[in-house]
Amino acid sequence: MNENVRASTRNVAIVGPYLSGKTTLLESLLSVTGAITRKGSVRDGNTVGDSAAEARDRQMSVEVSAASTEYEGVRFTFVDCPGSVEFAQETYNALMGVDAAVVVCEPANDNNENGLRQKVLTLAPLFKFLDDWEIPHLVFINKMDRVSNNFMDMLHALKAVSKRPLVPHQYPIIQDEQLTGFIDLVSEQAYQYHSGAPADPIPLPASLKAQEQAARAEMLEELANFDDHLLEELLEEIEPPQEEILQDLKLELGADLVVPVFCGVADRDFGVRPLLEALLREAPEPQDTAQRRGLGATAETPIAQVLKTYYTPQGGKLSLVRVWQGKLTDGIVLNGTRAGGIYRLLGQQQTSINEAEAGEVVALSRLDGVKTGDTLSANGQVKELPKAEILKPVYALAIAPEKRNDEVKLSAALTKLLEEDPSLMWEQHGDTHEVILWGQGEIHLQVALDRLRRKYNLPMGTHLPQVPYKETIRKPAASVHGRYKHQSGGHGQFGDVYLDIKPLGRGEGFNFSEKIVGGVVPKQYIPGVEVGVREFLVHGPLGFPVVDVAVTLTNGSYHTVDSSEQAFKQAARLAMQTGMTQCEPTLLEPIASVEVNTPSEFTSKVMQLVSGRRGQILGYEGRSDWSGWDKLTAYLPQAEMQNFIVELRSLTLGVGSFQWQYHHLQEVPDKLAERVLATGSNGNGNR
Ligand SMILES: Nc1nc2c(ncn2[C@@H]2O[C@H](COP(=O)(O)OP(=O)(O)OP(=O)(O)O)[C@@H](O)[C@H]2O)c(=O)[nH]1
Repeated sequence: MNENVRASTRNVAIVGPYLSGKTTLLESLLSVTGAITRKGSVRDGNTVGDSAAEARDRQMSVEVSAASTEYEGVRFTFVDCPGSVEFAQETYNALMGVDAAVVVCEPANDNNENGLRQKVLTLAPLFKFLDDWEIPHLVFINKMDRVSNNFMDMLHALKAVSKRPLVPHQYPIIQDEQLTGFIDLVSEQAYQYHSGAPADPIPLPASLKAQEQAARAEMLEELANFDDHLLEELLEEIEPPQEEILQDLKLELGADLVVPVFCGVADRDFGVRPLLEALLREAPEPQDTAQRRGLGATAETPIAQVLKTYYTPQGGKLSLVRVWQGKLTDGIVLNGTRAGGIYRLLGQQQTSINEAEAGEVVALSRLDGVKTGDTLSANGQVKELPKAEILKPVYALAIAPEKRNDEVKLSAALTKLLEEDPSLMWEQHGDTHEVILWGQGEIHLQVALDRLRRKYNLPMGTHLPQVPYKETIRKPAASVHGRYKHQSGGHGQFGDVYLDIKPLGRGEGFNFSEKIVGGVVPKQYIPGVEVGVREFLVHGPLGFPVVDVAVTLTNGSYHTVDSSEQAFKQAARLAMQTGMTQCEPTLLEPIASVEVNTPSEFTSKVMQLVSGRRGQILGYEGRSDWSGWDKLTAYLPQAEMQNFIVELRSLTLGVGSFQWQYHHLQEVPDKLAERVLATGSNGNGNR
């Protein structure tokens, strides 16, 4: 029975670049399968896919949204993914749990080489992910109502960003610049579209015969590359039977060897049924996906993986999971936590069910402590399933609750936000004490801030984070004197020290030593001297933590009654105060080592961007694992990183990305240091 249930399920992610029509396609799929009776629109904010308030406000998807429906007795669970690069983590997490993905894209407006290239480049990172993880996928070229026929041009252009060959499955029929139907290249049957009704078979238009044959030949040749029998038939000019072509499409799509391409107009339901048919007949079944992942199709131990975590506006927690193996039953305990309930989703609508079979994508409630990406099992001891790499944060804002008493609530709310979205991060900076929220871009953080306000009643103020400058010294100072003498009735206070202060090499930190001879500073007071020095160095003469300095206690004196560790601490601070100003204090800034990934055609522009931001380019090379892409390495001052991702994306059609990590401290150039010290700003938006 298990087998049957699994075989009658398909889990399909709807992915693609920003605004290509994914949510609209989902709405259409749900409408033609009868899951919804009235189609919503993105503009009216009433779609199933964009039901979260944050998505409606922006008319864009900001998180994945799952919706189950039925078609021809098969349960389809579609996962509508956001297209914006800033929410790519959502898409990647969801893709780990589906059987196939539909890549929705638009044809190019300019049907010239440049226009096509630009259009397909926006798909490159997504295709790379699908190719790397071998996730079977098909392409739906949407918005075919907008431009005249460039279906095959678009398909050919897409080959530049796909490792797998693209195979036309349909050929569009365009009359008077309007898409009116399509030809199925397997059956060579033409169809005419009708709004709100299935397409009708029509005779194949004679004017399209030649193009149709060329497209069909292209499909067959690509399929034959993986099927010797078909190849022989083609060589011997034998017409292959339709069943054989369909069988090849199924096998080769299922093994992620080819990418079939469809077209349509999602907001008029054109091309949506043929797409569903293909998903029904050609997309891999859940047990095949499980087997390819090395999971037992018939094994009983329940194993599931969390694809997405939601905290609902009512405060409940829902974990969207893919059941890989076994059966989830009501009240099941997974990783030590009892699930509150099992639900099928239709956007924000939940339908309670008693159990979920292997192969299904369902939501579980109240799995406290469980995060997106986690592997769940009854004993909590199975091997972690592979999960999408967590994107490193590239954009930061300092945040503070508008109401002071909310500080305690904030960390609990941030923890929940991070459970929902692992590409967010937060920290309380050790030097600046600011709470920094890190993420993938401006909109990503704005959405997180909206959630804090809406769901957790935590309105937040934001500002650009301070650059964690430090300071050091350029020159030594010898025998700087500090004497602390205080008489206030009773016991006095007396400490007296001489210190040598010396600059250390970059990165050497702080060093304290002593060369006291003859007990002029008794042993028990020396720790007090070190504490005094350290405390002083927290705020150097320029106002920043001091690093790369060596201090040696060389001499001093004491008083048998009035001396104490405390007095020596004060004496050391006084000596440091006098001494450090003689040492030419100088400002240091953090430098990050960055690795930028960009399509090669933008590499020179990216180099200009990096140099224009005081970056030091270390080199660049073509990526061995990504044809047409370069990896550029550089050192970049952290003070210049605030909007770096924004500019990088605007130079690279949104696809350039970078990773960074702190690398070293470096002296701020004198002129800039003057500006930072005088105005608290480097003139680049950062403080
Ligand atoms: N002309 C035309 N417009 C369409 C079609 N499909 C969608 N749109 C419009 O394209 C815009 C974006 O549609 P969405 O469905 O929100 O796109 P999306 O890919 O889900 O967007 P994100 O998830 O935010 O990336 C909306 O204004 C839709 O009405 C289509 O087939 N033809």
